[in-house]
Parts: sequence; structure tokens; C-alpha cells
Amino acid sequence: MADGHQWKIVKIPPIVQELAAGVREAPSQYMVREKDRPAVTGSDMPEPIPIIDLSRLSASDDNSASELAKLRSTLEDWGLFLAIGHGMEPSFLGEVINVTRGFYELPLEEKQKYSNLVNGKDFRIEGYGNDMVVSEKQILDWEITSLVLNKLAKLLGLSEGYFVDMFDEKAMTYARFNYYPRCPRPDHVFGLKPHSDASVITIASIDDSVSGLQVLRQGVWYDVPIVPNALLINVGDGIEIMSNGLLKSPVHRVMTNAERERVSLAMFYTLDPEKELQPVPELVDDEKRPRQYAKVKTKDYVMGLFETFARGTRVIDTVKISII
Ligand SMILES: O=C(O)CCC(=O)C(=O)O
Ligand SMILES: [Fe+2]
Repeated sequence: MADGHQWKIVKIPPIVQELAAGVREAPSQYMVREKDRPAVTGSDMPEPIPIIDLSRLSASDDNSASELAKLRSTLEDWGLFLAIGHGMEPSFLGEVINVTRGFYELPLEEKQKYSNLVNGKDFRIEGYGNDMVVSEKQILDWEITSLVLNKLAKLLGLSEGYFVDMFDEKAMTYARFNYYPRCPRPDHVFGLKPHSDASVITIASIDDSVSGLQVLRQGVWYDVPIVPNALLINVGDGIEIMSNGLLKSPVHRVMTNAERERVSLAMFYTLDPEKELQPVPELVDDEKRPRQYAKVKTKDYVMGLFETFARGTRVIDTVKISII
């Protein structure tokens, strides 16, 4: 993390990509316990699938109001959507995916130069490894993020700039390049375990050729369909907390694939690590809608994600206030 934070980890697992290259059977530590084993294909999302046209959303005519209504129902249903009309060239998005793939094709010694382990043992968020994150602003445009954040604020009845104004110069953006090697047992091994994002909002460019992302709704896992050149945008735990639970951060996971490798690039927009996340006062009403989440510092929350993720629990549950 740019604030220099480092985590101690007890055991350094081998890097999944290198492991995958050398084995025919998935090693036992990657096997999901029998009761948690996923069905490889999820359910089909019912029509209409959640697609939002950002060019309509930003227009200053009637289209904007109807797209905003669509955004509201999409977020209530899924917490995520596929964004089209974002103005990014398909060739640019294709390049982002190709560069990501190209990086993973480099020899191990090259990639290790960017290791996320300091002195070979202390984990930091940035760098190459099992949970690789590098911080690089402006890969996916902040304008898209601010448009969506403005509309979220509007949907919640807040002033449009409410969330965007929280992103000062100390706000952090993490880019995570995900690489999911082919896996001989997709029914036994997750690409990415079920989780929700610790960000305020996440924007991702996902592989157009291989699906694998699934989202949980009312106990059912749905496949997120591929929409060419669309960006995936999801509400993060930060919005769930600040909206006092009016918007929910979706639980999602990534399945592995026996035939195809898959890549994605996720940009996590978070506040200044020192800033506190808490329900915005306008959305707390002691009578009608009491406060549902405790105050937590952004950096503690992000660190909490790594700890709970490793255990398979959710960091948001650690700040939920139980209302009796
Ligand atoms: O690879 C994907 O489609 C999603 C990745 C993801 O959920 C994450 O990096 O948090
Ligand atoms: Fe995620």
C-alpha cells in the first residue's frame, strides 16, 4: 500500500500460475471442502440482464431519468451492472487485457521483480503474487467512476457530489490484475473465493472470451454474462456502509475453467486510508432507519478484508451493528 503498510503472513503459498503449469491434479490446499463445492455453471440471469448505458445516464434529457431508474432497479437486484456507452475504445480495452495476459506470460524471474513480498516474506498489497495488486491511477477513467458515484448519491437523495467530494488527493486506487490459469478441477477449485469488495466502488475490465464471474442473489449463484466491451461496475462495501445498507455490496466469485485461462483487471476506488467509513448522517434515522454499521478507518477495513478473505468470512460482518 502506498502508505507503506505491510502484512505478516504465516505461510507463503506457491504462486498459483506456476503451480498450475506443473500439475495435472489440483493440489489439496486449493480444493474446496465438499459441502462448499460449487456447481461449475451458475444459473442464467433472468432477462433483462443488468446493462446500463453510461452515455444515456450522463445525458441531460429524458433518457437520463429513465436510465437512472434502471440503475436503481439494477443495483437493488444485483449490486452490479455491465456498463456500455462508456466511451472507451474497444481496442484500448482489448489492449489492457492483452497487456495483462502478456505480463503473466513473462518468465517467473521477470515477474518476481514486482513481487508483493518484501524480503520474501512480508505481504504488501502491491505487486505480483497470489493476490496481486498494483496501484496505478487512470488506467480506467476516473470520469466513469465519478459519473456513477454522482448518480448513486442522487439515488440516495444526497447532493450529487457527495461521494466524489470524499475522494481527495489521498484517496487510493488499486488496480488488480487477475490471472486464472486453466484448472483441471473447476468443480473443486475457485478462481476467486466468494467475497465482496472492500472498495467504495469497483470498475473492472473482464475477459471477453471466457466467462467465470458469478454473483450471489438470494442464495443462488448467477453467471454474469459476457457483453463485449462492457465494463463491470459494482458497488463496494464502502457504499453499503455509507448508504446505511440501502445499497448492498454484491457477493461474487470467479470459477476456474478446465480449457481456458482467463484474465481481468479490477480497479478498486477507496478513500484516504486514514479516512473513516460510516453511514452518512442523512441516511440514519434513529426511529425509521437506525445506524447499521460501526465507524471504521478505511485502512483497517481494507486490511480486514485480507484477513477475513483468507478465512472465508466477510469483513463487512465485523462492522455490522445487530439491531435487536
Ligand atoms: O475476475 C473477475 O471477473 C472479478 C475479479 C474480482 O472480483 C476482484 O478482483 O475482486
Ligand atoms: Fe471482487
